[in-house]
Amino acid sequence: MANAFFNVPIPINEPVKGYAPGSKERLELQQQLKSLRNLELDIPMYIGGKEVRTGKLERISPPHDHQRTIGHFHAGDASHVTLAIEAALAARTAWAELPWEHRAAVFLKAADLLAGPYRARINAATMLGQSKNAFQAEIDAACELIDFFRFNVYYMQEIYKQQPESLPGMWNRVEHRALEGFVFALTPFNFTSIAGNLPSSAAMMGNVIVWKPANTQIYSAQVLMELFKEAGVPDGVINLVYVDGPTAGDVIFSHRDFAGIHFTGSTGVFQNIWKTIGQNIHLYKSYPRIVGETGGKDFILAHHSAHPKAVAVAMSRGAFEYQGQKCSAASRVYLPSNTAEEILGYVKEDLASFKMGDVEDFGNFINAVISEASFDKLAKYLDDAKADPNVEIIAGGGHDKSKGYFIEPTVIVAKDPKYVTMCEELFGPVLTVHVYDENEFEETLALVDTTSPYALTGAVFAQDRYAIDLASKRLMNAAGNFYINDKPTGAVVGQQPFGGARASGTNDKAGSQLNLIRWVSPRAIKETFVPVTDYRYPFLGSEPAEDLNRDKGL
Ligand SMILES: NC(=O)c1ccc[n+]([C@@H]2O[C@H](COP(=O)([O-])OP(=O)(O)OC[C@H]3O[C@@H](n4cnc5c(N)ncnc54)[C@H](O)[C@@H]3O)[C@@H](O)[C@H]2O)c1
Ligand SMILES: N[C@@H](CCC=O)C(=O)O
Repeated sequence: MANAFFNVPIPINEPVKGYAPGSKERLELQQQLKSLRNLELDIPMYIGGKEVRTGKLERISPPHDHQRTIGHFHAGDASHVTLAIEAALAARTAWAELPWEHRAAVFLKAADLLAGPYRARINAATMLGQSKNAFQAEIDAACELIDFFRFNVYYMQEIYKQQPESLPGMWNRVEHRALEGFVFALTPFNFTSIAGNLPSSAAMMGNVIVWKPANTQIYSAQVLMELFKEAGVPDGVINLVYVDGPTAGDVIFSHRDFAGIHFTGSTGVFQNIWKTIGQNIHLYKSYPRIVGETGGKDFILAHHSAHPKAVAVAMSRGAFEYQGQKCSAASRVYLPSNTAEEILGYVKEDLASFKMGDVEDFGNFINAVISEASFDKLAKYLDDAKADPNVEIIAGGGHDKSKGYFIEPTVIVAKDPKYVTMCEELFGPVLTVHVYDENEFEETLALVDTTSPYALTGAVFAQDRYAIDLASKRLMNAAGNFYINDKPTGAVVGQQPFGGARASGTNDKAGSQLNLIRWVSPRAIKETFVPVTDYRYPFLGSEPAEDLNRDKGL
């Protein structure tokens, strides 16, 4: 066997393709969409490398065309969760003991496959299954996930490199063990990249995984699973099951080998999971790692010195891209009285130009919201707002689920800064605006800070540097991702590590060293070359002083 210290390639963010009319990437993507058009995929679970079909079929349809069937998945039950845990534990030793450069190579290969032969496929699946337009699919399912793979491999190497000091006569080392058990990856519908990153980041560090995606993301999850297999993730290392959340939770959170959860989703679900883990803490072999990124009520605050057009564009893109279904989406805005009318005028012009409809028409900026449940919830907020004399809907407000789950991009102006849609996460294309007295910037900072329990993303717009400084200080804890003169969405791996605090999560920053460090259990090793042979201190007369230096810490 030959030995060497390896350096992984320096990661560079994957360039975003433009999908302009006539471009190669657009033709490839259209081809994929066309070839999927007449298919009804039969989607199995993947346990221990085997495809598992239960015959209990659940229909998958595009949110923008709910009468059309694009596939069925085989639903599992508690027994499949147990099988997935067993398969993961059986794969654990070989995977954890594989030299790290092989794990790195597997995920670097996954990145290259995704950047090449899988790109059109994952984008098409994300467009159809989750109703994303081509550009939104590209930045998520292709580019962000490629970046997660490549940057995480680099961060893994950086973690392994960090070593302690050694005094003469000894060699101190730290090695990073995989967690002793299995990790549960519980993933949301809205980002294919997050669905791919939560199992793969923990797996990269040597862990074995039981992965349960949201039902509404299974169509693209299957493509990810095929990608993992082709990249060389061994059987049993990542196991994909389709069961309802509480059923999975019952089995997983009472298992002795449960070693950690990597979660992204809503705050309520995460808080219940944390409670259950707390109640069961005596059952586990080790204290489980709990990592969860959850909801947000993300803000834009404009100062009276802000550039009106820049604020307006941040609102139009930050609130409505992917129908406002980004955890980072702007959903409450505070505008100063001097420029509010001008800003809202630009926003109304933007919204009037948005086209809404099927993802296969590349002219549509807006598509459908994810499900009927989400549609019904959003429609109720809009109908309540229409009936409320204290608020005004200045754009949108309509909804129609006859063909797809379409909610018009909507702007509500609320006099009361604590109006319900200023406070609660709606997760849809609804933006609420409060106009404040331009002379009350400081008071408004306090309002922004205290209106919601979340602290995920937020943006401040100002030309006045003192205002920027004041906002940065007063909103220190109001956002884990804080933007100055930019929209609060669109964090890029390696550039703006992503995650929020307060009710928005544990802020372990996906796509960073901070996150990967949660998936290892370090072992410190001290090796003494010539052990001391007498217990006595020097003042007792026999041990030479230099021997004791080695054991300064006793
Ligand atoms: N902070 C972030 O980085 C981030 C990123 C993306 C999404 N989100 C948040 O995710 C939410 C939207 O995603 P979603 O609708 O898929 O979230 P969700 O909480 O409904 O679902 C997330 C996952 O949990 C499962 N689940 C649901 N109920 C469960 C239960 N009772 N027990 C166990 N598992 C259960 C789901 O099936 C899914 O796999 C929003 O709140 C959004 O803000 C946060
Ligand atoms: N990281 C994404 C949001 C992920 C949550 O849905 C952004 O920064 O817009």
